[in-house]
Amino acid sequence: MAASRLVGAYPVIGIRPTIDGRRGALDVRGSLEEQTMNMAKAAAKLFEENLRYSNGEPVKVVIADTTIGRVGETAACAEKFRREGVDITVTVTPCWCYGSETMDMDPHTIKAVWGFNGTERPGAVYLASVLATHAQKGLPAFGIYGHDVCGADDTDIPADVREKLLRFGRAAVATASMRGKSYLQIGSICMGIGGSIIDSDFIESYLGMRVESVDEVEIIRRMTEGVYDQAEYEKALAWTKEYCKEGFDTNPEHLQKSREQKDSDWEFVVKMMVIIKDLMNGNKNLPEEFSEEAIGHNALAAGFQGQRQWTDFYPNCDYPEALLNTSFDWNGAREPYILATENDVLNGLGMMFMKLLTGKAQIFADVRTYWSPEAVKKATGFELTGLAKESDGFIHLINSGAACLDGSGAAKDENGNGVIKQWWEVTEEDQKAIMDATTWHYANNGYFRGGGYSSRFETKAEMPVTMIRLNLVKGLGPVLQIAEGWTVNLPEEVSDALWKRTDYTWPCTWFAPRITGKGAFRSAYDVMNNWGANHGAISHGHIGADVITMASMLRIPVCMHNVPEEEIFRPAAWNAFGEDKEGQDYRACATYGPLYK
Ligand SMILES: C[C@H](O)[C@@H](O)[C@@H](O)C(=O)CO
Ligand SMILES: [Mn+2]
Repeated sequence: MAASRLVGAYPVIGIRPTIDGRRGALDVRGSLEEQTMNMAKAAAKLFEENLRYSNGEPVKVVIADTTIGRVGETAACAEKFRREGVDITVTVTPCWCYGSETMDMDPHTIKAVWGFNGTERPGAVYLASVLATHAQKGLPAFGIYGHDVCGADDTDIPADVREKLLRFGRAAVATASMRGKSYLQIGSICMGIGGSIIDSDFIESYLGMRVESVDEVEIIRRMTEGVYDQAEYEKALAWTKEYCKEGFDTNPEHLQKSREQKDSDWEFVVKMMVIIKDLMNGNKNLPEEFSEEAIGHNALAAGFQGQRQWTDFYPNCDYPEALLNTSFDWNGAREPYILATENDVLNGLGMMFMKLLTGKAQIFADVRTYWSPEAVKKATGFELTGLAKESDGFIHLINSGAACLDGSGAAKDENGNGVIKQWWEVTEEDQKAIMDATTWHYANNGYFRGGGYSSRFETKAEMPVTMIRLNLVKGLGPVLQIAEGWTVNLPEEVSDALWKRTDYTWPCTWFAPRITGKGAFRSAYDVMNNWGANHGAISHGHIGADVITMASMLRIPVCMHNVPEEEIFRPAAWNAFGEDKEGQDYRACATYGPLYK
């Protein structure tokens, strides 16, 4: 697997097999040692086989050297976990244990407890007891209790327990992966977009990340002084000439650039991409004299200002944004970068959350236009059917640049369905199909006087997707919105007619949110009308429940979602804040506050 591009270890999961410490004639502990350690081994195997870091490597899991019956063993386990870089702990037990003596009291770990539902020994009673103690001590933990009683010798993990362990694991690894990494801002506030007004305190205290900032002149300096890997640049340019097919130029004839100027723009934007890569993650292949630049900014995500000043003068950043967000480039499949356009740091963070949860490339889009069935009929004569009809219309998602090319849905699963794959599953065939589904159009001179090339594709597959938005509200703090739904594959003539009414040379996705009939999900119109900003981050898959679990770990309340209530999994202490799932979330997040305050 690819090595990490970033400095800073990936989070390790520590399993804590916890046990009743009583010996004596009946040796309670002795009778439970094997079952307890087997639970730990089963949980470790589940994580190792199903969880991966964003770089594609299996998640590292360690188990305490012994079962944990008394506080001395608790301390020994904590010491081992400290040495191993454990950020996440899962305590497992089939029996009664002594909660405050055996619980994980490290204030910085993300915690879960699995109490085996077997009636021979009171594992569930310990679970309830230690979760109460976690709540009393302000160390909220996730509680996992299987629905059905299992036999004491059952070593299989029940399906509902498996689902919760994996949801917890994905969200905890995503949350802890951010610790110590950077968000790189290239340029500054973009066209007055609030999301591009970076809030370092939020990024530091909620995400545990650092903000790095670079003026865009650095890109020009590096181009001018040759601070880039010449061989890499030439390889990238050759690949680009072969696979990035130019499409129609919609600019008026008198504004269209010459072939020489267009070729010069290709060279410029390819150079921009290799330089932005280096800015984000460094590059040991840079010429010796550039040892400082070789270090990079250790950025897990970044944003580029683009509009306006840069794009009024230089070729735009659409090519670097599109390809860096994609699952591959001239070097083949590789971990997608997160590069937000318009320097919308809040949307970039949303993309980052979901890439860390899924290992998939992400789409950045304007939440541009709600199309009602009536408006579509009036504009095209077409009667909506299927998902678009069920959602009472659909939303046009379109923004130049930072939509991953995977968003066309040109990669196919084993059944021939269009998907966005985990990047390590993307084949050469997928890469070719995705590039064939994309054309590159000279930049709209109205918005991008400096030129450049915009990627263009239409999401032609009907795919499950999740759109989220991270918003900052003064006096409240961060909130998250989540809309699960599907991409809609409209008949070509219908899509064309609607697309032509706006930016016809940009990536285009038609989105039908799942409608619940309630609140902001009464119709697709209500989703748009309640959306908190101009942009959304879109991931393949219905991952809203994972986002909700991750948000609770980050202490970010969810203000809007259409995830079925039974899928909501948050720390057990949330139940103490009331029965209504939304209100308890707000109250709990306000009480616990940011992880790194
Ligand atoms: C029209 C502006 O130049 C575009 O940037 C606009 O479509 C946006 O994406 C604003 O978020
Ligand atoms: Mn936009």
